[in-house]
Amino acid sequence: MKTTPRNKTLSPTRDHQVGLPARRAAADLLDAVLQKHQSLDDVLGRNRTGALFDLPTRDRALARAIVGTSLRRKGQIDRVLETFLEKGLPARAGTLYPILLSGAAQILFMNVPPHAAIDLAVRLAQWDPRAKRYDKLVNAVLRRVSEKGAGIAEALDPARVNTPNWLWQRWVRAWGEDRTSAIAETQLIEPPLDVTVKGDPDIWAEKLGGRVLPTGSVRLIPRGRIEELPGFDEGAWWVQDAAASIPAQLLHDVAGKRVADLCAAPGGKTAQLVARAGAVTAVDLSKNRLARLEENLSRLGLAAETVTADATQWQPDAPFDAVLLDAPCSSTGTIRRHPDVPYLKSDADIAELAALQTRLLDNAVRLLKPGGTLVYSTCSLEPEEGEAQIAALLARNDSLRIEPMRADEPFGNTAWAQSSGVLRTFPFQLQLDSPEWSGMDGFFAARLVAAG
Ligand SMILES: C[S@@+](CC[C@H](N)C(=O)[O-])C[C@H]1O[C@@H](n2cnc3c(N)ncnc32)[C@H](O)[C@@H]1O
Repeated sequence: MKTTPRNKTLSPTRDHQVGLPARRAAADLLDAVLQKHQSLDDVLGRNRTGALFDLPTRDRALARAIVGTSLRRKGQIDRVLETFLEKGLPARAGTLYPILLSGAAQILFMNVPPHAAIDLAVRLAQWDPRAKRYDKLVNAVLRRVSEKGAGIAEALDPARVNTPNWLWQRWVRAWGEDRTSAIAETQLIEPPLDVTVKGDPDIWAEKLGGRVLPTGSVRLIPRGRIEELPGFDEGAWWVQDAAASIPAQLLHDVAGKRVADLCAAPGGKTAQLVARAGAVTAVDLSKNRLARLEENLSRLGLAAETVTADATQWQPDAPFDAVLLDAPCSSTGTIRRHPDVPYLKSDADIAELAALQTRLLDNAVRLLKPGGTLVYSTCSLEPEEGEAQIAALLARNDSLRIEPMRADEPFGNTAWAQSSGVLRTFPFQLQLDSPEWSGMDGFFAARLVAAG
């Protein structure tokens, strides 16, 4: 029988087949994060030619949306699944859990018709040799999710249950219950895209359909692939959260100065410093990440000296006028953008990272000329990686002093500047007129000056 385009698009079988690769990619990515403890960035970076990258743009966007929703709503979904999995999750069942999690995410939070989500989840189970004996379980559990799951999910406090206990307890200790709830609420929402522009932000805001933020960044809600937006190929801008653009701006007058950018890759802050005519040496431990920095700078038409070295020990021939140390950290300030972080990091990682940051800071201080300026930053909400690092550095080093934020530096947002002179941002700040346009990464930054 001849099918018309109209009944073609209505055919459930065809729609299900069309949706299968996106669902498979989503389940594989969730398996990588939750069962193999790999970061999404690592998996996606490594598999540039793999499952997700071979998908058409529409399917790739769908796979990303399913992964994002599954991780952002994991606490609620787990409670729903637990209610219907009478004997718990079977062990050694391959991708069974990612299939159930992503299937329930689509039914409960993405308005996917339940019959489509269930049918595709059953097919995914049948495709995985270790999950296939549970295909009937997938069908039964997801049916119950579609019948009764919404009521269970809605009765829970989403900010609380979708934040793992270890993070919730840390943030309540550091910032109190109200701010913790506000942080957790912003993490439920897909953030907008912020870019830093080489030229005039107003011009690019117009071309990109975005808005200029107080930090000078342009904020937009992208449709389609970032690489296809105007200005990408010509290197007019680069992706950088508004908060992440602040630390490099705290180094004034870099034109013609020798600046060391420690822990520099993939180079967002290097690009800012070079664009302001600094003579920048970008140092990173990872050769691969430094190669990405070079690629990024080359797209932007910018150049810096690059050095592959361990910045806890690196000793250049001559000292620097300014040093930026954007240290490796737990990244708990970036969970809006990286919803895998809560499931990859732990208290033990934070202690280990804090010890590394201390060694990096000590070496960074050794690289400064007398009178030179050091900016230290992390995209973490943990005081051990921010406020406490700087307090301890000052206590063991009496030749350094904090140079406090100037009145214009928190960009009119006085709440960002702390009384001690350092800068602290939270994900619930930078509110525009709707949640989709609001928020910023949680960042810490301090500027210190060496005795002259
Ligand atoms: C937070 S990222 C830096 C982001 C970068 N500053 C930017 O703005 O694009 C941290 C970087 O530190 C690097 N790193 C980790 N340990 C290091 C070490 N001991 N010495 C130098 N770089 C290190 C990592 O390879 C990673 O690229």
